[in-house]
Amino acid sequence: SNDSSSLEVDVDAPGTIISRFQGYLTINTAYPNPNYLEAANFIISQAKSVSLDFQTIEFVNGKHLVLLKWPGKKPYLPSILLNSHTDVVPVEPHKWSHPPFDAHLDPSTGNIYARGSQDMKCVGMQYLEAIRKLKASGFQPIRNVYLSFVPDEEIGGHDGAEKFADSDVFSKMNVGIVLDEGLPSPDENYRMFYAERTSCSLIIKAFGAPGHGAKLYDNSAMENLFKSIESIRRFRDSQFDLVKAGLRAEGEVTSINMVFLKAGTPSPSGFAMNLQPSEAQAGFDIRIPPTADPESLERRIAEEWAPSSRNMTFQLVRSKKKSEYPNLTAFDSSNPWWMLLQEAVRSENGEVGKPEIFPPATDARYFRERGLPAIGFSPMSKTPNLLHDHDEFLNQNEYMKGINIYKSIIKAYASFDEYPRDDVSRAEL
Ligand SMILES: CSCC[C@H](NC=O)C(=O)O
Ligand SMILES: [Zn+2]
Ligand SMILES: [Zn+2]
Repeated sequence: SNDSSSLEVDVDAPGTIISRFQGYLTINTAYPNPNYLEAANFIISQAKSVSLDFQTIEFVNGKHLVLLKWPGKKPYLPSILLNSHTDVVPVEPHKWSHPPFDAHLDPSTGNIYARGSQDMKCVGMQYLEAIRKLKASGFQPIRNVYLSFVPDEEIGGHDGAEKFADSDVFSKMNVGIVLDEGLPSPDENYRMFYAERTSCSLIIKAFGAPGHGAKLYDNSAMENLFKSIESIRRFRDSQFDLVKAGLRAEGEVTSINMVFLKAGTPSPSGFAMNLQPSEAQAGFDIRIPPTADPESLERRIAEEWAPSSRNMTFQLVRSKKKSEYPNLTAFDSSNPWWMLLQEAVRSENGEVGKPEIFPPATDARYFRERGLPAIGFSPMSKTPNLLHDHDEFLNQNEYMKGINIYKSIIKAYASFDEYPRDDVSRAEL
């Protein structure tokens, strides 16, 4: 090849597509100091190369939200919002096989190792790559297609998607359907989520008489706390057993996991070893399915897990519902978006799993709270779930397949020329 052609980069070559994904993955957007500015600049450079309109919004200083737009031919129709978060959870780099922000591609397997490779920089880039391909094919959307790259999801989304969903910018977008993140599946299926569990945090504290480390006595803080922990573990087992027996899906049971334990009397060498402390506490992450009754959990805590009769107190923090809209998105023929997504996956020879409740939380709840349908979907089949784990990876072939799936989804959504019933009933409310 001559000099001029060797200088040109083929933007559509698979290697180039993977390099762009790696480019996004190498930006360290982990807490405590996510580099949002660099992420925003990267996304804007992508938007420019795909010729999408772009704007950056800082609802909170330093927390950049990038909004892209692909204008449709009938802009009065409700728009499509493709959401993804740019932040990722922290890493323990020395416990990874490859540095978590190097986006190392293992040549023998095709796996790309990076924090965010599954959660969820893959999705953000796949939306863009799908649009790049659709544009190259000459496709023009009927509806406006928006892409939001939001900060803050991993710490609750209050300074990201929550403020965005409450903003005038958002109202003016007239969004009709939101796509947000899902989970990988180790088997052939692609998973689709119509709701998510409510998250709570629980701290229980136990008090009791202090005493000599050598003395056996009842009602110490440690003993009081351990009775609770045993009871909590029995409940945890009962829920987990339902999942293990295949009677319930992951998102259909209440999960409770201990996340910290705190007690002991400090001494110069660590902790005083011959002293039973007068206070002990434990913290738990709790997730409740949308169908469960939160009041009954609260009663259980007051009666069994932190009874005042055992000298215990508790603090339960649960986010309040902000509206009367159901936090469930319809997953039958009443929701054309669900059907279209399913068909699009199948048209790419993908198998679709049962509709599911997302076990953790996502930004989708802020959109559902506004009465909008939101579907959780990340196109990853034959992939172990490594969200928030060491050695998070995505296979390059799976990534490329996901781009084609989004190409089908976006094409179907952006060609859908009806005013779905959902939109009409919302307009009447
Ligand atoms: C409940 S706000 C925190 C959101 C977080 N989302 C992803 O992991 C989660 O813990 O589920
Ligand atoms: Zn996520
Ligand atoms: Zn996450």
